[in-house]
Amino acid sequence: MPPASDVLLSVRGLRIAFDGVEAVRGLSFDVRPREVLALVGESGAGKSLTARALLGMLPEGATSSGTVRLRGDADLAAQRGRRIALVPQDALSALSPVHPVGDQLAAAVRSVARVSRKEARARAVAALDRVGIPDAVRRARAYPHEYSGGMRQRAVIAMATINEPDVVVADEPTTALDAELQEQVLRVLAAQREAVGAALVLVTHDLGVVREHADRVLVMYAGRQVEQGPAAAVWGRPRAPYTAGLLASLPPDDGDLDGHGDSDSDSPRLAGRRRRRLPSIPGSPPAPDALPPGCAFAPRCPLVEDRCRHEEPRPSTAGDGHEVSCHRWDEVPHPATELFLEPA
Ligand SMILES: Nc1ncnc2c1ncn2[C@@H]1O[C@H](COP(=O)(O)OP(=O)(O)OP(=O)(O)O)[C@@H](O)[C@H]1O
Repeated sequence: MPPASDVLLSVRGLRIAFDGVEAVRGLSFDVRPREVLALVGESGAGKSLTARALLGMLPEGATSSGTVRLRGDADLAAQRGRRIALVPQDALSALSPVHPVGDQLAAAVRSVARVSRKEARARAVAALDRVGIPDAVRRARAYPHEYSGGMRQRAVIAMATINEPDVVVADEPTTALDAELQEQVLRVLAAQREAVGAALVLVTHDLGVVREHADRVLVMYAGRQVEQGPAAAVWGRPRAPYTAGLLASLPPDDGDLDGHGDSDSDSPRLAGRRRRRLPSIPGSPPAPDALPPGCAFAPRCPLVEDRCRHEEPRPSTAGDGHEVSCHRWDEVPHPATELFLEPA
């Protein structure tokens, strides 16, 4: 673990349950100043719940235990919008339909700073301008429904960053947009984060996005950490079969992450790989109320052995800041994606 002074956000033993059924099962991680941490994993892994727990915004009916502290302070709700802010999947849910966008940004400014209405309004227009909204003065007077999807998401990024928080949490911030807009909006998010010096916790199932934007990666499966570490280490030499499976389902160019840094398309290794069908991981993740005993990934794992079916793996250290929860992590081949590729 890093020295406490280097940690901005600290999560320890986080558990989240509905009606006694745990969807997040003991998660611990840190976020350091200015770093981008990606939470990845298939649908249902518990990524969104974890993201919401960081903001003290769990859904109704959820019970939680463990600790989440921002600069040592556990009162997350009091820090929301000020030191930690959310960019949600669906921009409409973050914006009120009955107020002009500029007014909403100005209200966000005035909720934390004692400034005049005029000054707050000027900051709102400047924030809209910074995220690339054309004719920001006029657009500030428009309502969310008068914005396109991409513009709304930019406005939400402006809203999340306007008070220069320490941490921005973005939960699949571009899934509602088409591919070209996704790229643009991610660039805006990255630039704004950089500009205000915030750390970013990015929930995504898009591993291409992770490669482009993340410093560290936390891979989740069935509410648990499978692997966590510097992005270059986790992608360059994944130690958990599940991480390898996620990487194996990327298109070949992206899939080269788990190789030897060789992007030469004439290399026999890549040429061979292109001839093979790119698989996804067979089967699907278990529901929280139907977890198998032992390692939750065991029923889908190509390296499964008897012990995996009855004993949950504990985290092991695979390198500097690189943790993996797998009984057989030191037997995972390199490149690990071979575990999931069909023979040529
Ligand atoms: N409001 C809720 N009520 C009951 N169960 C819930 C609720 N929200 C989440 N869950 C349970 O928690 C699990 C994890 O949900 P979560 O939204 O965190 O997954 P995720 O990894 O973000 O997946 P996705 O990529 O589909 O959003 C769900 O599969 C579901 O079983």
